[in-house]
Amino acid sequence: MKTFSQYLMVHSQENHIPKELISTVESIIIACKQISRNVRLGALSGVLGEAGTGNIQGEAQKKLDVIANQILIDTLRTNPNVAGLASEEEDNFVAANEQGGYLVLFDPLDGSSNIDVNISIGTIFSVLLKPSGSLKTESFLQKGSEQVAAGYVLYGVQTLLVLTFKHGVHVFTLNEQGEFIETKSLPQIPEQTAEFAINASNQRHWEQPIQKYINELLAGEDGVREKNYNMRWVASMVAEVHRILMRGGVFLYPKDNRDPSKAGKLRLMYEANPLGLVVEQAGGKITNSRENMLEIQPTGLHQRVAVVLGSAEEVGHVRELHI
Ligand SMILES: O=P(O)(O)OC[C@H]1O[C@](O)(COP(=O)(O)O)[C@@H](O)[C@@H]1O
Ligand SMILES: [Mg+2]
Ligand SMILES: [Mg+2]
Repeated sequence: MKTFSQYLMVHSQENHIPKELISTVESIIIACKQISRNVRLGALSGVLGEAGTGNIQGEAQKKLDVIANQILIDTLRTNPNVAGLASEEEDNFVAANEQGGYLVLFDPLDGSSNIDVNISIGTIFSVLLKPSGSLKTESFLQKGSEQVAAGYVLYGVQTLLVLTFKHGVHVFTLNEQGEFIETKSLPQIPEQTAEFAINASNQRHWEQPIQKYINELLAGEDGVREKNYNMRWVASMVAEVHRILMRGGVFLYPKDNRDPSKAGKLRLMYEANPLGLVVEQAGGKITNSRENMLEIQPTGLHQRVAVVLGSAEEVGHVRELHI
């Protein structure tokens, strides 16, 4: 089994990955290990509970949202390869080093509602090349297909790192010495599945195609799909994506009519694009119900989107229902 450093050495040589990009990803992982130490200790490190502040998305921040965000910013700003950062928890982008060639975008803590109840949470990250010229918001507004690396660290029963440099996906487990060890390479999401994930409490707000789709699944063997489906809902997207990466499934957070001004709940730049790249690199699909997620031209740092991802057959079927 390869250590993370051994993997980086071999993978970067085989796939001609620039050392500046490797160094950028290494800094993200250093920060995530520090977040992991805080997560593990929970109440003992005083990180549980509300921060008493709100973010630009209008959401109440947990202490750990704020702590994880600060750890990532402080760590990444010291890396000369990082030109700028964008975070779910920051109003605007954060400038780092003028000479840097990379931009890092992150959801420092995904699954905030699960922090205080000891259910899996994670950090999601995305790396883009910095376009030439001075750094501005538009520098970050690149399609998901432009990402040069993406992944997540899942603080779950085990702490896992899942990473792609667009040459497949690699999975690492944090050992007792605090080192990530490669435990799975090139996982493939099965094309077919009988497991779905959706927050059904929003059912009355969904649009008609999603109502139809979920009704089909719930009808099981007696309906048009002619098979029984099982359901899961963790309420941490990062954990749902990991389950799907390991055994298939479909995850939906569709647009709903609670607030017609919002295209969805989840964020394109910090959640949908990075997790979408992982899913696509493992043979799955991701859409906003109508378009390929990774081909959407972003219009804002905090843009929200509808998300349907996972096993190709189900994602394809949801798209067809929207035509
Ligand atoms: O509480 P709900 O509506 O089920 O929403 C759960 C979703 O919200 C999220 O927690 C949003 O992420 P944050 O915790 O980063 O705000 C997703 O991870 C998850 O899929
Ligand atoms: Mg999130
Ligand atoms: Mg978050």
